[in-house]
Amino acid sequence: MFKAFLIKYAEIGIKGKNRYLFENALRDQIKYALKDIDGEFYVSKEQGRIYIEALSEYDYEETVEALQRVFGIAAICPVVIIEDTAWDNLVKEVGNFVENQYPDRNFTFKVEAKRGDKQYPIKSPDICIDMGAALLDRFPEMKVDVREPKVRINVEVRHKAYVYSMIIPGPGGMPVGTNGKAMLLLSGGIDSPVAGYMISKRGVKIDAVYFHAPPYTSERAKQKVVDLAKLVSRYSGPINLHVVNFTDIQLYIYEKCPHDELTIIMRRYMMRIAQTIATNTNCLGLITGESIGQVASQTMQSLAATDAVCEIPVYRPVIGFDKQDIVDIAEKINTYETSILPFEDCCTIFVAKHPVTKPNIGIIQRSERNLEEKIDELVKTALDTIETIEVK
Ligand SMILES: Nc1ncnc2c1ncn2[C@@H]1O[C@H](COP(=O)(O)OP(=O)(O)OP(=O)(O)O)[C@@H](O)[C@H]1O
Repeated sequence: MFKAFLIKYAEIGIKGKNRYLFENALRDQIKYALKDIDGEFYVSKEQGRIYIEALSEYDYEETVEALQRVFGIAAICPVVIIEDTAWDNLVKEVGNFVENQYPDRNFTFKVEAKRGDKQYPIKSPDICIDMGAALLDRFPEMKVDVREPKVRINVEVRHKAYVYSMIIPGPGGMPVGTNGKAMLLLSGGIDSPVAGYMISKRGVKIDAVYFHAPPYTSERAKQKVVDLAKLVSRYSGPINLHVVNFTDIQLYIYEKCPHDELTIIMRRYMMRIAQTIATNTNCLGLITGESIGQVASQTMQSLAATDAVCEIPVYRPVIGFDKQDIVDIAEKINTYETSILPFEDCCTIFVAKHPVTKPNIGIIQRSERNLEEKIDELVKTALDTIETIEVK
């Protein structure tokens, strides 16, 4: 069993002077991803590489799976570390590596070497040639093919040597936390958890806000959203989930505004409240799971009407996706089964039979004037009574 992994990074290698920030964020995310694995690990960074060493017994499959959720990782290479890099020892240990990893050695191979330690007396091309020859001596059944080898034996010589031949793809993207923070409007549906996953893949840390309307929406509906946040946090890292009690605002809108405008006016208040929480918590934008034309409230006109109340950008990562594309990602990240649990959402409870699908902002603003008497106070109460849950 491998006692260590070499981690190759994706785009972050090219970030110039800020590179250390990216490497540190990646190292932190790796530590976070490994925290629930049974086993002890030491994560270090060195010369454009991150290494993970197992300090105890651990579950290999579970560890690789956890690492495959860390954005910024391009490849995970289970590696054997050789402390003594003296040539004879290196030859012996690389041979042992091949013997242990490949009981059947009827394959073509190539040695690929990298000399990170420029003091090492043998240059990279010579390591390739001499190591290849030594392996052929020890295992005559193997054959060299430098163009299309079946097995590439990578040897990196730094102050220790590292040998690996397996390259497991990582998720790509950028380490969470390297591109600011945004506030996800997280409902219990399929789309918003996917939107949160996608934006965090670009390095954005996320917090979330959920609007519930007790007693019209149940504790179980709220728990479903907490569960979804937990599933997303396996990729995004910890999420502060702000639960806003929206009941009185919804009832007031229901009382004072035309019912065919309920959805859009309610959405505009959700955005206003989410924006206030976002700016109070240093978030640089809002994220929703909207996709053009998916439902009546997601026409270009409706999206414009909700955007009109926002002073910070609204990001909609799934805007151009078909439902099936979103479902495919939801299945991949394991949120789908939870999202389809049939609990009520506050948006579906106070909904008109025939909602406006192409709202005119002027008309909507006029209707909102009916709310002037009490709405500020109700919004303030909603903000003052937020329950914040740290989901991780
Ligand atoms: N109760 C809620 N709390 C927080 N955000 C919400 C809530 N309801 C809707 N949203 C936000 O508004 C977006 C659009 O909601 P809507 O109900 O129209 O669409 P949806 O296609 O069902 O989305 P989802 O599948 O994410 O629920 C959601 O993706 C989400 O970002």
